[in-house]
Amino acid sequence: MTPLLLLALPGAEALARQLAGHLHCACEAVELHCYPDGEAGVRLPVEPGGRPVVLVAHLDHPDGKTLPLLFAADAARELGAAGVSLLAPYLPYMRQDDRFRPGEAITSRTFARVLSATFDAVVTVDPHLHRWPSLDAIYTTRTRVVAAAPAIADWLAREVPRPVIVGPDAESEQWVAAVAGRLGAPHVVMTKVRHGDRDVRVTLPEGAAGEDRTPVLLDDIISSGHTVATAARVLRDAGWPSPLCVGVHALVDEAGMALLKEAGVGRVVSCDTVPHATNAIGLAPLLAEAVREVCAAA
Ligand SMILES: O=P(O)(O)OC[C@H]1O[C@H](OP(=O)(O)OP(=O)(O)O)[C@H](O)[C@@H]1O
Repeated sequence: MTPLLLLALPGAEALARQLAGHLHCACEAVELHCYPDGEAGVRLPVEPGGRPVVLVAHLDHPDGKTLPLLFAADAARELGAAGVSLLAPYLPYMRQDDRFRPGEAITSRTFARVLSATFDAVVTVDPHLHRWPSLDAIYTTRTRVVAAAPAIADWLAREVPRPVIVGPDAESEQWVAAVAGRLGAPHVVMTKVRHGDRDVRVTLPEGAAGEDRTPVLLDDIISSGHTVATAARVLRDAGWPSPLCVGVHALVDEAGMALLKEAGVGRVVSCDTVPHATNAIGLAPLLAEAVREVCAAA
């Protein structure tokens, strides 16, 4: 089988190097230039020469990163790549999956159409699937979802004695149940109603018990921090111990982190799908396995 060529977009060099170590393949960094008029210039430092190419990108704050990614993908294809795939551990634009107010764009569908037209395969970690049953509902290219639950459960098994896994809303049950199941720990799922970008109400189910364990608040995305902070306050008001918070994708800024601290969250850890000070759970081995299976054949 022809070895892969990994091409890292700016910011994803460290992840690409780790993957290259697991996959025993070449890894290079895409060169990006910003012209005086604000347009992006993209250069591949090597020609693919018939190798399957995997572009590796951290797609938090995606608007400025997406056009360079598309340019790099086209360049790779034009320069002889035997297939062009994308590894984006965090898949953005999954939350606007409906027209919540009249006239709104359903951005997850448009983003999916653009990536599907560009890449032969897309590999990602726990995409935010709420109203879409799976990525295949909107992505027409081949997709592979890597579950972070095994890595999160392994980390918790090492670091947290007697946990109770707590999800802040109904959608979190998929991750919470998977992690709790692997640990043989109990889990609780709260109810959330969102009233605005930074306004959520969370309630604990009647009779939920966990006061004698270490609560682990687990969610897929921590963005403004309001979901987890509100859930932490609800636990505190119910007399639970200070929770640890685990996010798969940490998008949260310093103000959001301060919010979590004020709400009594003891420690915040995340998977390394987005570079962040809280990264503690590495997914490179799981990602390498998925890339090996999906992208080599793309
Ligand atoms: O840190 P925050 O700014 O609170 O954002 C993070 C929350 O947003 C997402 O759910 P969302 O409320 O969008 O729910 P839905 O898409 O499942 O309705 C995600 O699953 C988190 O719970």
